[in-house]
Amino acid sequence: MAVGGFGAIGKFVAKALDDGIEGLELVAVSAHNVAKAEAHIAANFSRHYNVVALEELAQDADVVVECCPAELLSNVASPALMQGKTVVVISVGALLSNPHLEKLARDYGGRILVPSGALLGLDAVQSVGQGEIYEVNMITQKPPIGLNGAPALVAQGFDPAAIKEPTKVFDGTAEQAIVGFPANLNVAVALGLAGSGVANTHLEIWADPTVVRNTHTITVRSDSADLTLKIENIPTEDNPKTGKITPLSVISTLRRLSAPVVIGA
Ligand SMILES: NC(=O)C1=CN([C@@H]2O[C@H](COP(=O)(O)OP(=O)(O)OC[C@H]3O[C@@H](n4cnc5c(N)ncnc54)[C@H](O)[C@@H]3O)[C@@H](O)[C@H]2O)C=CC1
Ligand SMILES: O=C([O-])CC(=O)C(=O)O
Repeated sequence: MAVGGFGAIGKFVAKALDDGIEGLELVAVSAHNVAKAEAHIAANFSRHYNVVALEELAQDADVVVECCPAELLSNVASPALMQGKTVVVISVGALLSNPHLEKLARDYGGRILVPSGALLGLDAVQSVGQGEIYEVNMITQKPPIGLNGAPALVAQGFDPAAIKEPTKVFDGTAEQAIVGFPANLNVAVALGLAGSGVANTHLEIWADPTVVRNTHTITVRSDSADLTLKIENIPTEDNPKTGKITPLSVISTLRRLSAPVVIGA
């Protein structure tokens, strides 16, 4: 196992592997600030792990977990897939701008696994997608600070402190949203890929000073079941954009790799 990116998600996942997950052994991590990561490992982990470049993670690992900024997805995933390895992708939004990764997985026998991340119900969405889905709608409410830095809002001079009442900042498809909100709406892309496609997944984003949690409310209408799904994510201390459930979802995916009984999906 190797973990690429040592931020809110990567540090948590690496520590869980260090603490012990049956059948899995951490061999390396990757971090932007190598000295800081080495100091963190020395102070908090049970033993030393090599801190290597993103491109080198797959060398000694069968499974590579990507937890880095979206624009670095291919740096982690391409070498791993070309060695026929499994990549757990958390920057799922970046799969849209990196279609070559699915081709690499096919050509070299690698696999791309996308955890549920900060979302819920992808199992049921995939199930109803085996029949006919009529409509998928998602409403995201985030504390304004959780949208800070989104390119679509930076372009409009967005100031989170100036938002005093719930304000709709986006209305469109998941496919359109990930361009302007690459670090905020992975969940919408995951929903689209699980269901009727990112171009057919309608999304509203609200900067909402009345919420303290990243809240996603989803409705799906289909020929087998109608779904109403809601999740209220407590942000991580390290990164207000990222819900605490996200690294837990990665750990759940990793446990399922070798579990004798797999529930759901
Ligand atoms: N699928 C989902 O539901 C969710 C996905 N995400 C996505 O997961 C990804 C990671 O999120 P966080 O851990 O919260 O971000 P973060 O910003 O806390 O961590 C990313 C880490 O990657 C490191 N990094 C930057 N350049 C690097 C390089 N060249 N080599 C190695 N490491 C490098 C950064 O220093 C940072 O520590 C983001 O793309 C985020 O948008 C976040 C939340 C939910
Ligand atoms: O944590 C959340 O609620 C969702 C999130 O950041 C993302 O989709 O990237």
